[in-house]
Amino acid sequence: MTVEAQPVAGLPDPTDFGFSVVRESEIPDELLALVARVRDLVDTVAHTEADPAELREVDAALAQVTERLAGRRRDTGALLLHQPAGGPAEYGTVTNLVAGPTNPVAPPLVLAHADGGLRGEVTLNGIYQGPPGLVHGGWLAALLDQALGAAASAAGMPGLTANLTVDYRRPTPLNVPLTVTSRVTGTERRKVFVSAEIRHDGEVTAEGTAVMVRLAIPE
Ligand SMILES: CCCCCCCC/C=C\CCCCCCCC(=O)SCCNC(=O)CCNC(=O)[C@H](O)C(C)(C)COP(=O)(O)OP(=O)(O)OC[C@H]1O[C@@H](n2cnc3c(N)ncnc32)[C@H](O)[C@@H]1OP(=O)(O)O
Repeated sequence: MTVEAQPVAGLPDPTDFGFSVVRESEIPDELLALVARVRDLVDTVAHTEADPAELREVDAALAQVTERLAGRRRDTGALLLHQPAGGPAEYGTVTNLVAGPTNPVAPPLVLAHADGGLRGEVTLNGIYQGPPGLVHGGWLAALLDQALGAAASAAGMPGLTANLTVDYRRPTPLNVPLTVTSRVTGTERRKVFVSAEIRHDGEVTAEGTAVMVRLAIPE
């Protein structure tokens, strides 16, 4: 592979392109607490064996809560701005399925700069199940895709996944801490080559590589 070093140019201001931008610090603690509560709720509902009468009552109570919150709704495409000290601005979406802080379905995967790439820990409960007791392979691909895209983004080269290859090396258990790592391995014109791993107890359970194609930013 030819590796052409790409100068890390600053990104333009996304608000100039019509995106709304939310700084991480602008998300109220109360919303983060509610999101954590709903995560518990999703797991509880997925596994409940409560009686039908009780289920009807809970369903009615939740319908009221949903209606109460529905009045003020954030833009689905709102961007989340993370500004690491001394590094380029990093953008994701506020409701990103894997990492979005306001998305109760997101585990969420939180990645930080480490060893020339990114690293994070995540525990997946029963709602991410595929085979009994094991994480769904599609979710492992989603975790890897996110870590791969974030590695390119953290290096100042955000883009879209053009190609993703996943190898499942060992079954990945639910309800245990998993370590996710990723890094940029090369660049060629707009292509950014990235690799990532998921580990349990130090052993790789799944790994992936991707070609991310950098956003074509108008001059
Ligand atoms: C104003 C600032 C705003 C900042 C906003 C930041 C946003 C946040 C970003 C990042 C957060 C990190 C978290 C994200 C993580 C999740 C990522 C996802 O889930 S992405 C969703 C799934 N992926 C798609 O939906 C793509 C669909 N595909 C496309 O849109 C196009 O095919 C695209 C953009 C990938 C390429 O299209 P073309 O027209 O722009 O470019 P062409 O000329 O076709 O390709 C450019 C180069 O890439 C190669 N290429 C294209 N497709 C390839 C493929 N499948 N495999 C290998 N190479 C490929 C080509 O051969 C070419 O290479 P040669 O320079 O000629 O050598």
